Order: sequence, then C-alpha cells, then structure tokens
Amino acid sequence: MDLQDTGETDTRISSNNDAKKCCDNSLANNISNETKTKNEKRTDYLSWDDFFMATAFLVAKRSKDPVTQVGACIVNQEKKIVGTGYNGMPIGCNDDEFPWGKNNPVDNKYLYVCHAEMNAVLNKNSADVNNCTIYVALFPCNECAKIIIQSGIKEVVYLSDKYSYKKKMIAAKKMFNASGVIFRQYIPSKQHLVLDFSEINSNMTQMPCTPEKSNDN
Ligand SMILES: O=c1ccn([C@H]2C[C@H](O)[C@@H](COP(=O)(O)O)O2)c(=O)[nH]1
Repeated sequence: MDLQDTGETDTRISSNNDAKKCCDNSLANNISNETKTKNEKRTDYLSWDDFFMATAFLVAKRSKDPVTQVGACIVNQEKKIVGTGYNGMPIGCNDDEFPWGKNNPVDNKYLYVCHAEMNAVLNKNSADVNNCTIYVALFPCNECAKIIIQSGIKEVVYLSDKYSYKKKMIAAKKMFNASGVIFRQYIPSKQHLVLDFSEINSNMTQMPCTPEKSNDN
C-alpha cells in the first residue's frame, strides 16, 4: 500500500531522516576534526632521544648474533647522524662459517665479532666524531669504551645495562668517569614503536570525487 494515499505518517521515513541528520552532523564533526588535525602540527612525533635510539635498534636488526643484537648510532652536535654500526663478523669473515655460539672455549663468537660501537666509529661519514653522542642499545664494554673515549665522543646514551655486573662494564664506567664521558640511561616513552609501511597510503581523502553528469549536455 502506498502510504501517501492513506495520509499516515511514515515513521520509517522520519526516523531515517533523523538518522541521516545525525550522520550528517557526525560527518561534519569528523571533517572539521580532520581539517583541524591536518592543519595543525603533529604532537606525537618522536623526540630526538626516541629517534636516535630507535635508529640504533633498527640498525641492530641487521645483526646475525642469535643472542644479543646491538646497534649504535653516532650523532653530532647538529643532531645529524654521522655513523651507525651493529655487531657482526669482520669484512671477509663469512658469517655462515664463523661461529655464533659461545660455549666452545677455543672457537666462539667473542673471538671474532666486531662490536656495534666500534663499527659505528669506523663507519663514520664525517671527518671525526669529536663531541658526538653515541646511542647504543647495550652499555659498552671496556674495549668499546676505549674506542669511544679515544675517538672524542663525549656522551653515551644506552638502553640496557644487562651486563652491569661484569668486570668489562665496571671498567668501562671507571674509564668514562675518569675521562669525562657522560653516560645516561635512555628511558623509552613507550615500549613499542611500530613501523607500518602501509601508513603512507592510508590517507585517501585526496581521492578525486566521482564525476557527475552535467545537465547542460
Ligand atoms: O659493548 C658491546 C658489548 C657486546 N657487543 C656484542 C658482542 C656480542 O655479539 C653480543 C653479546 O653477546 P652475548 O651472547 O649477549 O654475550 O653483543 C657489542 O656489540 N657491544
């Protein structure tokens, strides 16, 4: 039956209209919020500390060490990255052939692996690393501490100090203190940082509208 003929009010139509208005309002709110957020500076960007430590962690993903992957990132006073490194076998030492285990006392990874800090210093793309800061996942050992001090790096920012009880780390701290190299632990603002490669394509608001047929033709 055609409702117009009976004179009855179609409650379905009025509730549909209400729903549409409500939908229009929330759409308008969304658009205005979106416009607002698209025109204002982001506030959840990475701090410098977060960025450089995250870089050190990303670099560590290149490491083949099955137990501890260490990454290091050297930053100059202009906040520019001048070197990165991770723990790995020396050039020419095939990491499929050299040992990654540590239990064999005469042939283990410790005899061969180049530490992240040393690689970062040797990989530098600047003339020197004087007065730089090194961000490193793990507190440096005594041998890396010597390299850090001798290269002129003035600050060490580390995340884990899981081997703090070892003589090597105690010696490293002793040398840093004596030579005036500042060290501080980085406390992350959040435990996880996700890299989402699909994010760059997620904003589809720029898609062109579907063309409409004009009445002029
Ligand atoms: O200052 C340091 C100390 C250690 N490393 C590297 C050396 C090894 O590849 C691992 C440590 O392995 P464990 O099995 O946890 O002992 O880390 C470094 O790069 N820098």
